[in-house]
Amino acid sequence: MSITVSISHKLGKFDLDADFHIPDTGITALFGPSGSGKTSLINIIAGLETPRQGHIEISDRVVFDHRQRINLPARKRRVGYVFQDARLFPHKTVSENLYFGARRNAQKLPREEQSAILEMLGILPLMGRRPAALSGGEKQRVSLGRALLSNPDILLLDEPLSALDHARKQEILPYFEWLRDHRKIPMLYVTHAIDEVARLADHMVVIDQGKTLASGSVFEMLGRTDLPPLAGRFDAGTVLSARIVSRDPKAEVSFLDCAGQRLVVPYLGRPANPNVRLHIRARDVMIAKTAPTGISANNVIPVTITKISQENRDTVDISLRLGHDPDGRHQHDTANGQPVLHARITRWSAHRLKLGLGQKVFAVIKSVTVDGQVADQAI
Ligand SMILES: Nc1ncnc2c1ncn2[C@@H]1O[C@H](COP(=O)(O)OP(=O)(O)OP(=O)(O)O)[C@@H](O)[C@H]1O
Repeated sequence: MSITVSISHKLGKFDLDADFHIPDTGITALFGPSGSGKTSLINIIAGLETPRQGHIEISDRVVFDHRQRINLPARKRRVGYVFQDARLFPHKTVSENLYFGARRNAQKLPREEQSAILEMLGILPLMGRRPAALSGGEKQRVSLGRALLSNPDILLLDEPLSALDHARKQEILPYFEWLRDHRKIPMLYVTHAIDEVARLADHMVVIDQGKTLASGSVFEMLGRTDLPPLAGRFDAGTVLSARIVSRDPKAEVSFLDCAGQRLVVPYLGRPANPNVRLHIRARDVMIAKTAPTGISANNVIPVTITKISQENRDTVDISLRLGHDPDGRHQHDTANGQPVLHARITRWSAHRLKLGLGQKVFAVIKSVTVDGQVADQAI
């Protein structure tokens, strides 16, 4: 069960050519700048728009193939769609909105699963209200509930948080995390917000000017500052998995383990899940040839340089594998599955420090975002 998309289409003067494959679980971010073709692409997957040619498979079912003249209508594709604006029927109650799609669906979700979803989304107290009496965040929760109750094979989410303010976004994000971690449904999540990608996504498809440029794990893709939509972005960098190992409430810090390296971040309380995600922006990583002392940054990590690439005239991107290679050998960026940190420094600094492949240096991390909370080093 997975999703394969290989299509080409023309919208006025805009050419769309997409070719990618997404796994059957977890969240795949469809990431690209405004006007790159993200909405058109998910409309095509949903069956709301017909491409000129190509092939689309959802969970091993061919839903579109121009050669075989297959083009299933939207209602038969088993796709749940959450739009930027919730698009609820204004004259229907929350309950009627929720069951509108579910009622028509032959493959109904078992009743206990329906209840679990409504409970998880906190919708039960809202059932009798009409959309006009809901907040933006509540509307999006109902929209998400409606999509899930239709028992889809895939959930398509078109910038579901873009119409919400920061507080409402924080209210909704945990629901997506719950879906990602507890329900085995693949999600294609359209966004141009790197922080949402870093927090939620397992995989990433990068699109620019109507072309899908690359796809892969979010850990690998966010480090690809060579891809135009990510290049030059100050927030491009690294996503790492870490585990909270201890906390010191008096000093108001938490200690994390990341691939054997210890990281210190501001106090994280006692989350239900000790596994967290870190997003470290390339611009927030400095490089030192010897371990610096007497500095405010708490996180100084031994790393080995695995790649140096010129980003533009003034800056270079440096890939750093966590830890010092015992034998000093330099390996390439894939780093045998070992986490890689990315630093963006000036070309002058790289030249001055005489940085080279395989060198053992120290990464000084100025700021870490832990699952959406900025854990600045100024603590
Ligand atoms: N029906 C149409 N006719 C002609 N051009 C279209 C049509 N629909 C979309 N386009 C063009 O296709 C391009 C891609 O639009 P699309 O809405 O898919 O981009 P997007 O990545 O979702 O953008 P945003 O992030 O701003 O929502 C744009 O240049 C848009 O103007």
